[in-house]
Amino acid sequence: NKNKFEDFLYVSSTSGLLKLWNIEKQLMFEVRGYADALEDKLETLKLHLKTLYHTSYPTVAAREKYVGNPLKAFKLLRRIYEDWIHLQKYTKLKSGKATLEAMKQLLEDKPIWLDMRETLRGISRIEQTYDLKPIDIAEGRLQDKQFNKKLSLRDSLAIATHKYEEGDYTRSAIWYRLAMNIKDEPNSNVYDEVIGKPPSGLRRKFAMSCLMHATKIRYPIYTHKKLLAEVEAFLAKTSSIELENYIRKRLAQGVDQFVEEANMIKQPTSNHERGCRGQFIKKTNLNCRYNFTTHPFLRLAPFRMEEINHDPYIVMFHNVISDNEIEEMKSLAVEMYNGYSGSFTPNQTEKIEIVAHIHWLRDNTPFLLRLNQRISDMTGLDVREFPALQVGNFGLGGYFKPHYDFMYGTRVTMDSLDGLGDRIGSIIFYASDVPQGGQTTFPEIQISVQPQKGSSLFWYNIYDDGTPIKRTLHSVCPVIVGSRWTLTKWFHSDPQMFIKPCSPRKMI
Ligand SMILES: O=C(O)CCC(=O)C(=O)O
Ligand SMILES: [Fe+2]
Repeated sequence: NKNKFEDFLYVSSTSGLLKLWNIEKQLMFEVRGYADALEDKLETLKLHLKTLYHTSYPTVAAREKYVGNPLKAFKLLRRIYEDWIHLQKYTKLKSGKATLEAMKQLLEDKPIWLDMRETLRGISRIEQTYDLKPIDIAEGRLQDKQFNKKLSLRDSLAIATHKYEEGDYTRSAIWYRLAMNIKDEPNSNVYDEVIGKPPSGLRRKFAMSCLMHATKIRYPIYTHKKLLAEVEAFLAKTSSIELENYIRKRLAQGVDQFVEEANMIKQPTSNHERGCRGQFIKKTNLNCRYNFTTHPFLRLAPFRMEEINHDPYIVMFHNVISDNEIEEMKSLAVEMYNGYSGSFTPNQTEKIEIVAHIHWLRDNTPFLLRLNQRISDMTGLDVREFPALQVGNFGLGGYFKPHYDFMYGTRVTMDSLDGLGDRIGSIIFYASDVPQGGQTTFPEIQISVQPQKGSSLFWYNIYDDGTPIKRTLHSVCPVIVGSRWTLTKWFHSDPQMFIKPCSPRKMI
Protein backbone atom coordinates (compact mmCIF):
# COMPACT_ATOMS: atom_id res chain seq x y z
CA ASN A 1 0.00 0.00 0.00
CA LYS A 2 2.06 2.87 -1.30
CA ASN A 3 -0.24 5.69 -0.34
CA LYS A 4 -0.34 4.83 3.29
CA PHE A 5 2.87 6.68 4.03
CA GLU A 6 2.92 9.01 1.08
CA ASP A 7 2.77 11.99 3.33
CA PHE A 8 3.29 10.68 6.83
CA LEU A 9 6.94 11.00 7.73
CA TYR A 10 8.37 8.82 10.46
CA VAL A 11 10.99 11.41 11.36
CA SER A 12 8.52 14.17 12.24
CA SER A 13 7.71 12.78 15.68
CA THR A 14 9.19 10.47 18.24
CA SER A 15 6.02 8.38 18.05
CA GLY A 16 6.68 8.02 14.29
CA LEU A 17 10.30 7.09 14.97
CA LEU A 18 9.11 4.47 17.44
CA LYS A 19 7.28 2.81 14.54
CA LEU A 20 10.60 2.59 12.71
CA TRP A 21 12.23 1.10 15.77
CA ASN A 22 9.57 -1.60 15.77
CA ILE A 23 10.00 -2.24 12.06
CA GLU A 24 13.73 -2.79 12.50
CA LYS A 25 13.12 -5.03 15.48
CA GLN A 26 10.82 -7.20 13.35
CA LEU A 27 13.26 -7.13 10.44
CA MET A 28 15.99 -8.39 12.73
CA PHE A 29 13.71 -11.13 13.99
CA GLU A 30 13.05 -12.23 10.40
CA VAL A 31 16.73 -12.16 9.43
CA ARG A 32 17.50 -14.27 12.46
CA GLY A 33 14.76 -16.68 11.32
CA TYR A 34 16.27 -16.72 7.86
CA ALA A 35 19.75 -17.41 9.23
CA ASP A 36 18.30 -20.23 11.35
CA ALA A 37 16.66 -21.74 8.28
CA LEU A 38 19.97 -21.56 6.40
CA GLU A 39 21.69 -23.19 9.35
CA ASP A 40 19.11 -26.02 9.40
CA LYS A 41 19.74 -26.70 5.75
CA LEU A 42 23.47 -26.66 6.27
CA GLU A 43 23.09 -29.09 9.14
CA THR A 44 20.90 -31.42 7.07
CA LEU A 45 23.38 -31.40 4.21
CA LYS A 46 26.25 -32.24 6.52
CA LEU A 47 24.29 -35.06 8.13
CA HIS A 48 23.39 -36.43 4.73
CA LEU A 49 27.06 -36.44 3.70
CA LYS A 50 27.84 -38.47 6.78
CA THR A 51 25.44 -41.23 5.70
CA LEU A 52 27.43 -41.81 2.52
CA TYR A 53 30.97 -42.93 3.40
CA HIS A 54 32.18 -43.81 6.80
CA THR A 55 35.71 -44.70 5.95
CA SER A 56 38.08 -43.10 3.55
CA TYR A 57 39.63 -45.32 0.94
CA PRO A 58 43.12 -43.87 0.46
CA THR A 59 44.57 -46.28 -2.10
CA VAL A 60 43.41 -47.48 -5.48
CA ALA A 61 43.58 -51.05 -4.18
CA ALA A 62 41.24 -50.19 -1.30
CA ARG A 63 38.77 -48.46 -3.63
CA GLU A 64 38.93 -51.40 -6.05
CA LYS A 65 38.08 -53.73 -3.20
CA TYR A 66 35.11 -51.49 -2.34
CA VAL A 67 33.60 -51.63 -5.80
CA GLY A 68 34.37 -55.35 -5.93
CA ASN A 69 31.70 -55.89 -3.31
CA PRO A 70 28.40 -56.35 -5.22
CA LEU A 71 26.26 -54.80 -2.51
CA LYS A 72 28.46 -51.74 -2.29
CA ALA A 73 28.68 -51.45 -6.08
CA PHE A 74 24.92 -51.81 -6.44
CA LYS A 75 24.26 -49.12 -3.84
CA LEU A 76 26.79 -46.81 -5.44
CA LEU A 77 25.24 -47.09 -8.85
CA ARG A 78 21.71 -46.77 -7.64
CA ARG A 79 22.58 -43.71 -5.56
CA ILE A 80 24.12 -41.87 -8.42
CA TYR A 81 21.38 -42.99 -10.79
CA GLU A 82 18.46 -42.11 -8.51
CA ASP A 83 19.41 -40.10 -5.43
CA TRP A 84 21.86 -37.43 -6.36
CA ILE A 85 19.51 -35.55 -8.59
CA HIS A 86 17.29 -35.06 -5.56
CA LEU A 87 20.15 -33.81 -3.49
CA GLN A 88 20.91 -31.34 -6.22
CA LYS A 89 17.28 -30.23 -6.11
CA TYR A 90 17.44 -29.94 -2.34
CA THR A 91 20.36 -27.50 -2.58
CA LYS A 92 18.25 -25.30 -4.79
CA LEU A 93 15.33 -25.15 -2.37
CA LYS A 94 14.85 -21.65 -0.94
CA SER A 95 15.38 -21.61 2.79
CA GLY A 96 13.32 -19.44 5.08
CA LYS A 97 10.81 -18.54 2.39
CA ALA A 98 8.32 -17.23 4.95
CA THR A 99 10.91 -15.01 6.60
CA LEU A 100 11.94 -13.57 3.24
CA GLU A 101 8.32 -12.81 2.46
CA ALA A 102 7.86 -11.19 5.86
CA MET A 103 10.94 -9.01 5.28
CA LYS A 104 9.56 -7.93 1.95
CA GLN A 105 6.27 -6.97 3.60
CA LEU A 106 8.02 -4.99 6.33
CA LEU A 107 10.10 -3.08 3.81
CA GLU A 108 6.96 -1.97 1.97
CA ASP A 109 6.56 0.48 4.84
CA LYS A 110 10.11 1.72 4.68
CA PRO A 111 10.68 5.47 4.86
CA ILE A 112 10.33 7.37 1.61
CA TRP A 113 12.94 9.76 0.24
CA LEU A 114 11.17 12.74 1.83
CA ASP A 115 11.64 11.09 5.20
CA MET A 116 15.36 10.64 4.54
CA ARG A 117 15.64 14.26 3.42
CA GLU A 118 13.81 15.55 6.50
CA THR A 119 16.12 13.46 8.67
CA LEU A 120 19.14 15.04 7.00
CA ARG A 121 17.56 18.47 7.41
CA GLY A 122 16.87 17.73 11.07
CA ILE A 123 20.51 16.86 11.70
CA SER A 124 21.63 19.93 9.75
CA ARG A 125 19.23 22.12 11.71
CA ILE A 126 20.68 20.92 14.99
CA GLU A 127 24.20 21.49 13.68
CA GLN A 128 23.46 24.99 12.46
CA THR A 129 21.10 26.32 15.11
CA TYR A 130 23.37 25.30 17.96
CA ASP A 131 26.57 25.94 16.01
CA LEU A 132 27.86 22.40 16.59
CA LYS A 133 31.06 21.19 14.95
CA PRO A 134 30.70 18.33 12.45
CA ILE A 135 33.52 16.44 14.16
CA ASP A 136 31.67 16.64 17.49
CA ILE A 137 28.47 15.33 15.94
CA ALA A 138 30.37 12.55 14.15
CA GLU A 139 32.02 11.51 17.40
CA GLY A 140 28.78 11.54 19.37
CA ARG A 141 29.18 14.86 21.24
CA LEU A 142 26.05 17.00 21.26
CA GLN A 143 26.70 20.24 23.12
CA ASP A 144 28.33 19.15 26.38
CA LYS A 145 27.03 15.58 26.33
CA GLN A 146 28.98 12.61 25.05
CA PHE A 147 26.85 9.78 23.70
CA ASN A 148 28.13 6.34 22.80
CA LYS A 149 27.12 6.57 19.16
CA LYS A 150 29.46 7.54 16.38
CA LEU A 151 28.59 8.33 12.79
CA SER A 152 29.89 5.85 10.23
CA LEU A 153 31.50 6.58 6.89
CA ARG A 154 28.13 6.12 5.16
CA ASP A 155 26.38 8.38 7.70
CA SER A 156 28.90 11.18 7.18
CA LEU A 157 28.78 10.73 3.45
CA ALA A 158 25.00 11.06 3.40
CA ILE A 159 25.26 14.31 5.36
CA ALA A 160 28.05 15.64 3.11
CA THR A 161 26.03 14.92 -0.03
CA HIS A 162 22.95 16.53 1.48
CA LYS A 163 24.89 19.70 2.33
CA TYR A 164 26.21 19.85 -1.21
CA GLU A 165 22.74 19.45 -2.66
CA GLU A 166 21.41 22.17 -0.35
CA GLY A 167 24.14 24.52 -1.54
CA ASP A 168 26.05 24.57 1.75
CA TYR A 169 29.44 23.86 0.19
CA THR A 170 31.43 24.89 3.24
CA ARG A 171 29.84 22.25 5.37
CA SER A 172 29.79 19.66 2.60
CA ALA A 173 33.57 20.14 2.28
CA ILE A 174 33.97 19.70 6.03
CA TRP A 175 31.75 16.59 6.08
CA TYR A 176 33.48 15.03 3.04
CA ARG A 177 36.82 15.68 4.71
CA LEU A 178 35.50 14.00 7.81
CA ALA A 179 34.23 11.01 5.82
CA MET A 180 37.66 10.68 4.15
CA ASN A 181 39.26 10.43 7.57
CA ILE A 182 37.04 7.60 8.75
CA LYS A 183 39.13 4.46 8.30
CA ASP A 184 39.22 1.00 9.83
CA GLU A 185 35.63 0.99 10.96
CA PRO A 186 34.77 -2.02 13.10
CA ASN A 187 33.14 -4.80 11.09
CA SER A 188 33.57 -2.85 7.88
CA ASN A 189 34.42 -6.08 6.00
CA VAL A 190 31.09 -7.66 6.89
CA TYR A 191 29.32 -4.42 6.14
CA ASP A 192 30.99 -4.06 2.73
CA GLU A 193 30.15 -7.66 1.83
CA VAL A 194 26.46 -7.40 2.75
CA ILE A 195 25.62 -3.78 1.95
CA GLY A 196 28.21 -3.17 -0.75
CA LYS A 197 31.28 -1.00 -0.83
CA PRO A 198 30.79 2.66 0.04
CA PRO A 199 30.71 4.92 -3.01
CA SER A 200 34.10 5.96 -4.33
CA GLY A 201 35.29 9.31 -5.62
CA LEU A 202 35.34 10.97 -2.21
CA ARG A 203 38.42 13.03 -3.03
CA ARG A 204 36.83 14.47 -6.11
CA LYS A 205 33.62 15.29 -4.25
CA PHE A 206 35.70 16.97 -1.56
CA ALA A 207 37.50 18.96 -4.25
CA MET A 208 34.21 20.01 -5.84
CA SER A 209 32.87 21.19 -2.49
CA CYS A 210 36.05 23.16 -1.81
CA LEU A 211 35.91 24.81 -5.20
CA MET A 212 32.20 25.63 -4.90
CA HIS A 213 32.84 27.00 -1.39
CA ALA A 214 35.69 29.21 -2.60
CA THR A 215 33.75 30.42 -5.64
CA LYS A 216 30.68 31.19 -3.57
CA ILE A 217 32.76 33.34 -1.25
CA ARG A 218 34.02 35.26 -4.26
CA TYR A 219 30.58 35.55 -5.85
CA PRO A 220 28.05 35.28 -3.01
CA ILE A 221 25.05 36.08 -5.21
CA TYR A 222 25.72 33.40 -7.84
CA THR A 223 23.15 30.63 -8.25
CA HIS A 224 24.19 27.00 -8.00
CA LYS A 225 24.19 26.80 -11.79
CA LYS A 226 26.51 29.76 -12.22
CA LEU A 227 28.83 28.54 -9.49
CA LEU A 228 28.98 25.14 -11.12
CA ALA A 229 29.77 26.66 -14.52
CA GLU A 230 32.58 28.67 -12.96
CA VAL A 231 34.01 25.61 -11.18
CA GLU A 232 33.74 23.41 -14.26
CA ALA A 233 35.53 26.00 -16.36
CA PHE A 234 38.29 26.00 -13.76
CA LEU A 235 38.47 22.20 -13.69
CA ALA A 236 38.70 22.06 -17.49
CA LYS A 237 42.00 23.90 -17.42
CA THR A 238 43.37 22.06 -14.40
CA SER A 239 45.46 18.91 -14.77
CA SER A 240 44.84 15.95 -12.50
CA ILE A 241 48.21 16.53 -10.83
CA GLU A 242 47.29 20.15 -10.11
CA LEU A 243 43.94 19.06 -8.74
CA GLU A 244 45.58 16.49 -6.49
CA ASN A 245 47.92 19.20 -5.20
CA TYR A 246 44.96 21.45 -4.53
CA ILE A 247 43.20 18.67 -2.57
CA ARG A 248 46.33 18.05 -0.50
CA LYS A 249 46.68 21.73 0.26
CA ARG A 250 43.03 21.99 1.28
CA LEU A 251 43.25 18.91 3.50
CA ALA A 252 46.35 20.30 5.20
CA GLN A 253 44.57 23.55 6.04
CA GLY A 254 42.09 21.95 8.41
CA VAL A 255 38.48 22.90 8.99
CA ASP A 256 38.98 26.18 10.85
CA GLN A 257 40.11 27.73 7.62
CA PHE A 258 36.81 26.79 5.95
CA VAL A 259 34.80 28.24 8.79
CA GLU A 260 36.83 31.43 8.81
CA GLU A 261 36.32 31.87 5.07
CA ALA A 262 32.61 31.12 5.30
CA ASN A 263 32.21 33.67 8.09
CA MET A 264 32.98 36.38 5.55
CA ILE A 265 29.60 35.89 3.88
CA LYS A 266 27.68 34.47 6.81
CA GLN A 267 24.28 35.80 7.85
CA PRO A 268 24.36 37.33 11.31
CA THR A 269 23.15 35.08 14.11
CA SER A 270 19.38 35.50 14.52
CA ASN A 271 17.69 36.08 17.85
CA HIS A 272 15.97 32.74 17.46
CA GLU A 273 19.40 31.08 17.23
CA ARG A 274 20.77 33.13 20.10
CA GLY A 275 17.81 32.09 22.22
CA CYS A 276 18.33 28.44 21.36
CA ARG A 277 22.02 28.71 22.27
CA GLY A 278 21.12 30.08 25.68
CA GLN A 279 22.54 33.51 24.96
CA PHE A 280 19.62 35.61 26.23
CA ILE A 281 20.19 37.45 29.48
CA LYS A 282 17.98 36.30 32.31
CA LYS A 283 15.32 38.83 33.39
CA THR A 284 15.35 39.77 37.04
CA ASN A 285 12.29 41.97 37.62
CA LEU A 286 9.91 39.02 37.67
CA ASN A 287 7.97 37.32 40.42
CA CYS A 288 6.54 34.00 41.39
CA ARG A 289 3.15 34.02 42.98
CA TYR A 290 0.09 31.94 43.59
CA ASN A 291 -2.95 32.52 41.47
CA PHE A 292 -5.91 32.62 43.88
CA THR A 293 -8.09 34.91 41.90
CA THR A 294 -9.28 33.77 38.48
CA HIS A 295 -11.74 31.28 39.97
CA PRO A 296 -13.17 30.92 43.50
CA PHE A 297 -11.98 27.31 43.65
CA LEU A 298 -8.42 28.56 43.46
CA ARG A 299 -8.55 29.95 46.99
CA LEU A 300 -8.38 26.31 48.07
CA ALA A 301 -5.89 25.05 45.49
CA PRO A 302 -3.92 27.88 43.98
CA PHE A 303 -1.70 27.48 40.93
CA ARG A 304 1.95 28.28 41.29
CA MET A 305 2.55 30.98 38.71
CA GLU A 306 5.88 32.29 37.52
CA GLU A 307 6.05 35.50 35.58
CA ILE A 308 8.15 35.16 32.48
CA ASN A 309 7.59 38.60 30.99
CA HIS A 310 5.49 41.70 31.69
CA ASP A 311 4.80 43.12 28.26
CA PRO A 312 3.59 41.06 26.56
CA TYR A 313 2.34 39.23 29.59
CA ILE A 314 3.72 35.68 29.70
CA VAL A 315 3.38 33.35 32.66
CA MET A 316 4.36 29.83 33.43
CA PHE A 317 2.12 27.65 35.59
CA HIS A 318 3.81 24.83 37.44
CA ASN A 319 2.44 21.33 38.13
CA VAL A 320 -0.75 21.77 36.14
CA ILE A 321 -0.84 18.42 34.34
CA SER A 322 0.09 15.17 36.07
CA ASP A 323 2.14 12.27 34.73
CA ASN A 324 -0.99 10.11 34.75
CA GLU A 325 -2.90 12.71 32.77
CA ILE A 326 -0.05 12.87 30.28
CA GLU A 327 -0.20 9.11 29.80
CA GLU A 328 -3.96 9.41 29.35
CA MET A 329 -3.41 12.15 26.77
CA LYS A 330 -0.98 9.96 24.81
CA SER A 331 -3.38 7.03 24.85
CA LEU A 332 -6.07 9.29 23.38
CA ALA A 333 -3.74 10.55 20.66
CA VAL A 334 -2.42 7.31 19.21
CA GLU A 335 -3.17 8.24 15.64
CA MET A 336 -1.18 11.28 14.69
CA TYR A 337 -1.09 13.42 11.57
CA ASN A 338 1.30 15.88 10.04
CA GLY A 339 1.43 19.21 11.75
CA TYR A 340 2.46 21.93 9.36
CA SER A 341 4.25 25.17 9.97
CA GLY A 342 2.07 28.05 8.99
CA SER A 343 3.89 31.29 8.65
CA PHE A 344 1.01 33.68 9.12
CA THR A 345 2.59 36.63 7.42
CA PRO A 346 0.62 38.21 4.56
CA ASN A 347 3.07 37.82 1.70
CA GLN A 348 4.74 34.67 2.78
CA THR A 349 6.94 32.95 0.25
CA GLU A 350 8.37 30.33 2.56
CA LYS A 351 7.47 26.72 2.04
CA ILE A 352 5.14 25.11 4.54
CA GLU A 353 6.98 22.38 6.44
CA ILE A 354 5.96 19.38 8.44
CA VAL A 355 7.21 20.35 11.87
CA ALA A 356 5.65 17.76 14.15
CA HIS A 357 2.85 15.26 14.40
CA ILE A 358 -0.38 16.39 15.93
CA HIS A 359 -3.69 15.01 17.08
CA TRP A 360 -6.79 17.07 17.79
CA LEU A 361 -8.63 15.87 20.87
CA ARG A 362 -12.24 16.70 20.06
CA ASP A 363 -14.27 13.99 21.79
CA ASN A 364 -15.91 14.88 25.05
CA THR A 365 -13.69 12.61 27.13
CA PRO A 366 -13.26 13.08 30.87
CA PHE A 367 -9.70 14.13 30.06
CA LEU A 368 -10.84 16.94 27.77
CA LEU A 369 -13.43 18.18 30.23
CA ARG A 370 -10.97 18.11 33.10
CA LEU A 371 -8.23 19.92 31.20
CA ASN A 372 -10.58 22.57 29.84
CA GLN A 373 -11.90 23.22 33.34
CA ARG A 374 -8.34 23.63 34.56
CA ILE A 375 -7.45 25.96 31.67
CA SER A 376 -10.45 28.14 32.51
CA ASP A 377 -9.48 28.16 36.17
CA MET A 378 -5.93 29.10 35.34
CA THR A 379 -6.62 31.82 32.82
CA GLY A 380 -10.11 33.01 33.62
CA LEU A 381 -10.98 32.56 29.95
CA ASP A 382 -14.00 30.81 28.50
CA VAL A 383 -13.19 27.73 26.45
CA ARG A 384 -16.66 26.20 26.14
CA GLU A 385 -17.23 27.26 22.54
CA PHE A 386 -14.04 25.60 21.37
CA PRO A 387 -13.22 22.69 23.63
CA ALA A 388 -10.70 20.94 21.32
CA LEU A 389 -7.09 20.58 22.43
CA GLN A 390 -4.13 19.85 20.22
CA VAL A 391 -1.53 17.22 21.12
CA GLY A 392 1.87 17.76 19.55
CA ASN A 393 4.87 15.45 19.33
CA PHE A 394 8.12 16.62 17.76
CA GLY A 395 10.67 14.49 15.91
CA LEU A 396 14.36 14.59 15.01
CA GLY A 397 15.44 18.24 15.00
CA GLY A 398 11.73 19.16 15.23
CA TYR A 399 11.21 22.89 15.55
CA PHE A 400 8.92 25.77 14.71
CA LYS A 401 10.12 28.88 12.93
CA PRO A 402 9.35 32.28 14.45
CA HIS A 403 5.64 33.01 13.93
CA TYR A 404 2.63 34.73 15.47
CA ASP A 405 -0.39 32.87 16.76
CA PHE A 406 -2.73 35.71 15.78
CA MET A 407 -4.02 35.94 12.23
CA TYR A 408 -4.74 39.65 12.25
CA GLY A 409 -4.74 41.19 8.79
CA THR A 410 -3.37 38.15 7.04
CA ARG A 411 -4.33 35.84 4.22
CA VAL A 412 -5.97 33.54 6.74
CA THR A 413 -9.74 33.65 6.58
CA MET A 414 -12.21 33.62 9.43
CA ASP A 415 -13.02 30.01 8.50
CA SER A 416 -9.71 28.83 9.83
CA LEU A 417 -10.50 30.59 13.09
CA ASP A 418 -13.57 28.40 13.54
CA GLY A 419 -15.69 31.52 13.26
CA LEU A 420 -14.73 32.48 16.79
CA GLY A 421 -12.48 35.43 16.14
CA ASP A 422 -8.75 35.80 16.37
CA ARG A 423 -6.48 33.88 18.71
CA ILE A 424 -6.12 36.31 21.58
CA GLY A 425 -4.10 33.97 23.75
CA SER A 426 -2.14 30.73 23.66
CA ILE A 427 -1.40 28.08 26.24
CA ILE A 428 1.15 25.31 25.84
CA PHE A 429 1.31 22.47 28.33
CA TYR A 430 4.67 20.75 28.37
CA ALA A 431 3.95 17.03 28.48
CA SER A 432 7.61 16.01 28.65
CA ASP A 433 10.97 17.29 29.74
CA VAL A 434 13.32 17.95 26.87
CA PRO A 435 16.89 17.26 28.00
CA GLN A 436 18.51 19.26 25.18
CA GLY A 437 16.97 21.86 22.86
CA GLY A 438 13.24 22.30 22.26
CA GLN A 439 12.84 25.62 24.08
CA THR A 440 9.91 27.90 23.34
CA THR A 441 11.66 31.11 22.37
CA PHE A 442 10.45 34.69 21.96
CA PRO A 443 13.06 36.34 19.73
CA GLU A 444 11.72 39.90 20.03
CA ILE A 445 11.71 40.05 23.79
CA GLN A 446 14.66 37.68 24.09
CA ILE A 447 13.09 35.03 26.25
CA SER A 448 13.67 31.33 26.03
CA VAL A 449 11.71 28.77 28.05
CA GLN A 450 12.91 25.22 28.58
CA PRO A 451 9.98 22.76 28.64
CA GLN A 452 9.32 21.29 32.07
CA LYS A 453 7.05 18.28 32.25
CA GLY A 454 3.78 19.28 33.93
CA SER A 455 4.18 23.04 33.43
CA SER A 456 2.44 25.31 30.99
CA LEU A 457 3.15 28.60 29.29
CA PHE A 458 0.40 31.16 28.73
CA TRP A 459 0.43 34.49 26.97
CA TYR A 460 -1.83 37.02 25.28
CA ASN A 461 -1.34 37.62 21.57
CA ILE A 462 -3.66 40.59 21.25
CA TYR A 463 -4.35 43.71 23.31
CA ASP A 464 -7.87 44.34 24.58
CA ASP A 465 -8.52 46.83 21.80
CA GLY A 466 -7.77 44.15 19.21
CA THR A 467 -4.27 45.24 18.22
CA PRO A 468 -1.94 42.30 17.75
CA ILE A 469 1.14 42.17 19.94
CA LYS A 470 4.04 41.79 17.53
CA ARG A 471 6.38 41.08 20.38
CA THR A 472 4.68 37.70 20.88
CA LEU A 473 6.67 36.39 17.93
CA HIS A 474 7.75 32.96 19.08
CA SER A 475 9.46 29.82 17.88
CA VAL A 476 10.46 26.35 19.00
CA CYS A 477 14.17 25.51 19.02
CA PRO A 478 15.13 22.26 17.28
CA VAL A 479 14.91 19.35 19.67
CA ILE A 480 18.43 18.00 20.13
CA VAL A 481 17.77 15.15 22.54
CA GLY A 482 14.44 13.99 23.86
CA SER A 483 10.83 13.46 22.96
CA ARG A 484 8.92 16.72 23.01
CA TRP A 485 5.20 16.41 23.80
CA THR A 486 2.86 19.37 24.09
CA LEU A 487 -0.79 20.08 24.60
CA THR A 488 -1.93 23.36 23.10
CA LYS A 489 -4.98 25.55 23.16
CA TRP A 490 -5.59 28.83 21.40
CA PHE A 491 -8.15 31.17 22.91
CA HIS A 492 -10.43 32.86 20.45
CA SER A 493 -11.61 36.39 21.02
CA ASP A 494 -15.38 36.18 20.63
CA PRO A 495 -16.17 33.84 23.55
CA GLN A 496 -14.24 36.19 25.87
CA MET A 497 -16.21 39.28 24.97
CA PHE A 498 -17.58 39.86 28.45
CA ILE A 499 -15.08 38.14 30.67
CA LYS A 500 -11.57 38.76 29.52
CA PRO A 501 -9.64 40.36 32.35
CA CYS A 502 -8.52 43.75 31.17
CA SER A 503 -4.82 43.99 30.75
CA PRO A 504 -3.82 47.58 30.11
CA ARG A 505 -2.82 48.47 26.60
CA LYS A 506 0.75 49.56 26.65
CA MET A 507 2.46 51.56 23.99
CA ILE A 508 5.67 50.10 22.65
O1 LIG B 1 5.33 23.97 21.21
C1 LIG B 1 5.58 25.15 21.49
O2 LIG B 1 6.37 25.45 22.39
C2 LIG B 1 4.95 26.24 20.71
C3 LIG B 1 4.18 25.75 19.54
C4 LIG B 1 3.56 26.89 18.79
O3 LIG B 1 4.05 27.95 18.78
C5 LIG B 1 2.32 26.69 18.03
O4 LIG B 1 1.87 25.54 17.90
O5 LIG B 1 1.75 27.69 17.58
FE1 LIG C 1 2.65 29.43 18.08
